[in-house]
Amino acid sequence: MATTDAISLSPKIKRHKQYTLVIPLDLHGDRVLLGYKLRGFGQGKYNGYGGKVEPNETVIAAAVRELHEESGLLVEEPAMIQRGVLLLETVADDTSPILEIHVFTVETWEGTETATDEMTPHWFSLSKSLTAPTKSTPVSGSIPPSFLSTSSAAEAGGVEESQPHPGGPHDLPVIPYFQMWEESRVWLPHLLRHVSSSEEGRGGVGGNLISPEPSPPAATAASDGDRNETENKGKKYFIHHVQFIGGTDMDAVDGGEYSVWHGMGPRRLDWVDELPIGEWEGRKSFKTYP
Ligand SMILES: Nc1nc2c([nH]c(=O)n2[C@H]2C[C@H](O)[C@@H](COP(=O)(O)OP(=O)(O)OP(=O)(O)O)O2)c(=O)[nH]1
Repeated sequence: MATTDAISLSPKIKRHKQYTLVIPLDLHGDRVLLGYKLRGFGQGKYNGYGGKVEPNETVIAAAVRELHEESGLLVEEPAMIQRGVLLLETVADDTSPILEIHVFTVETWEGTETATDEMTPHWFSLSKSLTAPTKSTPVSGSIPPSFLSTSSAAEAGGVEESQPHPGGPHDLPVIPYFQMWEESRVWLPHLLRHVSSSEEGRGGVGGNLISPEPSPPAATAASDGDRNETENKGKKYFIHHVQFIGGTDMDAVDGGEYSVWHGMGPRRLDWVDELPIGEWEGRKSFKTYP
């Protein structure tokens, strides 16, 4: 259920440009893998793994391909767990397409996360990253080299055998939300809470490593489009529609200052049973799964 109504869809038909974004989760180890982008668009930010969907490629095939190219992790298509869609729109520019970014998690894979010339892999604590960051949230300005995950995790067959951080998963840092794309601070904590609470119900997630679902601070909850989380229990997918009013301020990322929110305008986060088809503007919407 959406609770932010400030957003209204543009009456114009806009093209959608499709991307994928995959977040590997080691639930038993209470860990989330993100890549630090070394070059190109998004350089200097942490993000999941993904890229453009090529012509004549399905979204899931693209997700599998990009994850492998950028992280070395290999998954079969059925292991991709579809979680939701980001719709990122630059309202000031009628000609630029809406970015339609399909978000997946994976929980099993083959291979070991490796650094590529595009991304370096970093593990973060899942249970410590469930709360939306606020001004007072400590910022991980730089990630200590000890958290650089260059080897160690899974040899073919899984992550259980890995011992990448001798002090255990609780030594891992909080996700550095202020070094990510700004809208990630809204949807990613929601997604992690969603995964954690559903896994907890099944007795999973690191053998009770996940603490009870935290309430986001009031100021954040009131503005992130999803105040009423209990009403969304059981819904499978999220849709996060964001209208950027000034473009992304790439220069504001460093230091985690609040000014990094600059550019993000009205936004709305819905949890839904099914991803709708044709409800959003654009010719291609959500329907390129096999
Ligand atoms: N969370 C979030 N993710 C974004 C935003 N913009 C954006 O491109 N991404 C994601 C989508 C993709 O996963 C990734 C960008 O992919 P990319 O430009 O590297 O695509 P690619 O690998 O096909 O590109 P290339 O190497 O061929 O140049 O970043 C954003 O504003 N927020």
